Amino acid sequence: MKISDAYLIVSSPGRNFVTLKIVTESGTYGIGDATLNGREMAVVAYLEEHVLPALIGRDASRIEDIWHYLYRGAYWRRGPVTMAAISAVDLALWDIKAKAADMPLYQLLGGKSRERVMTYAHCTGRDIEGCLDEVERHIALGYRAVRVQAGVPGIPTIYGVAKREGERYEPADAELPAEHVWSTEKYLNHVPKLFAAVRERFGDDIHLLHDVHHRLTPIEAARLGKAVEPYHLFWLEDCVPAENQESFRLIRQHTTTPLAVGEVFNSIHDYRELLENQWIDYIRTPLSHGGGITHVRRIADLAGLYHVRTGFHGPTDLSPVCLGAAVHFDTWVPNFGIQEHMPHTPETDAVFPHDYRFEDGHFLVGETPGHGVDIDEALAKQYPYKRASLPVNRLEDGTLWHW
Ligand SMILES: O=C(O)C(=O)C[C@H](O)[C@H](O)CO
Ligand SMILES: [Mg+2]
Repeated sequence: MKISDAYLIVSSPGRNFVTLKIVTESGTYGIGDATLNGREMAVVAYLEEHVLPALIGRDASRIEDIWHYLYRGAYWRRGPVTMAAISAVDLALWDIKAKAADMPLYQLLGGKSRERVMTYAHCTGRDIEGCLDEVERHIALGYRAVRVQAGVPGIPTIYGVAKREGERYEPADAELPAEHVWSTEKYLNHVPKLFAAVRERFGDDIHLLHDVHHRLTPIEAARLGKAVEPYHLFWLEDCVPAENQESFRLIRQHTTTPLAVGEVFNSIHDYRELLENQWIDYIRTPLSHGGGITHVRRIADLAGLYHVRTGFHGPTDLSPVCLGAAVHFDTWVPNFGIQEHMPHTPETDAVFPHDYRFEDGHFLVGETPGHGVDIDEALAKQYPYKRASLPVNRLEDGTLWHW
C-alpha cells in the first residue's frame, strides 16, 4: 500500500474548499478535507511544500506512524495550519484503510453505537419574529434541535445572521475582512428575550442551542448562563475566548447552563484542564482541524471519562469530506451528543458526491467502503478559488474585539 501520489484540489463551488487526494500504487485512493476558512492557502503551502513530497513511497496503512511523523517530526507542533494539514492526511489515510478493508469507516472504528445521528440546524433572523419563523420552518423539516441567533436592536450586523432574510449565513463574505460592530450590553439584554419567545411559541420539547462566538468576559458569560437557565438550553457555545481554560471555572460556578467549546481548538492539550475540572459539557473540534480521526478519538475518549460528549462543528466551511467522516465517527463514538448541520450549496454537493443522508433531523451513515465521500475533479476545476475573509469585530468606540 505504498503512496504513489498526493495532491490538492482547491476549488470554490459556492465557497472555498481545499481537498487532499492520496493515491496508492494499487490505485486505491483516499480523500481528506484541508479547508481552513479564510486561511486556505496557508494550508495549501504547508502541505505542498512540506508534507506531500515526504509522503510519497510511505506505507499508507501506517496511519499512526505517519501521524507522529507529521506531528513530532515537524518540531513545530500544533496550531490550526499544521493541524489542518495533518488532519487532511489522516482522513485520507483512514479512507484508504477502510476501502482496503472493504468496510464503511464506522465499522473499522468499532461499529455502530446508534442507528442515526441527531443534528442541529441554524435558525437566524434579523429580529426575534424572523428567528421564530425560521425555527418553525426547521421543525417542519424534522429537526429536533435548533441553534437560535437573532439580530440585536442597536447593533447593525450580528454574528450568525444572514444579511438578508431567507439567505444562507456565510462568515467569509468579503475579499478582505468586513468590519462589524459589537455591544455586549445590548446583546446581553436581548438574548434572554429571544429564548423566552422561542419557549413560549414552541414549548419545551425542542432542543435549543446558542453560539456566543467568544464575545463575552467570564463574568458576563456567567450572567448570560444564569439568565437563560429558565429556558434550559442544550448548550451555550464559545461563551468566552478559551485560551485561558481557567475562565470556565468562574462560569461553571455560577450557572447550570451546559457549555460547549472547541471549534477553534486543534489539540487534546487545549482541552485538558477543561475536561479534568469538569468545566464543560461538549467538545466541538472537527475532524479536519483536530488532527483527524487518530487524534480526535483520543480527545473524545478523554472527554468520556468526565461525562463530556461530542458536538462536532459542522458549518458550510468544512467540506462534505469532513462532514461525511464525522457522520461515521458520530455513528461509532460512545459519548456522542449532537452534530451541527449547515446544509452545503447544491454546487458543493455536486462537486463532492457522498452517501450520507439527512432524514427527519438526523444523519444516516452510508455503507460505501471508506468515508463515503468523493470529489468530482473535473467539476471542481470549473470553480476557481476566490480569496474570502472572515470579518473583524469592533466595540462601538472602535476597540478591536473578539469575532
Ligand atoms: O458553526 C459555528 O458554530 C460557527 O461558529 C461557524 C464559524 O463562525 C465558522 O465556521 C468560521 O469559519
Ligand atoms: Mg460556533
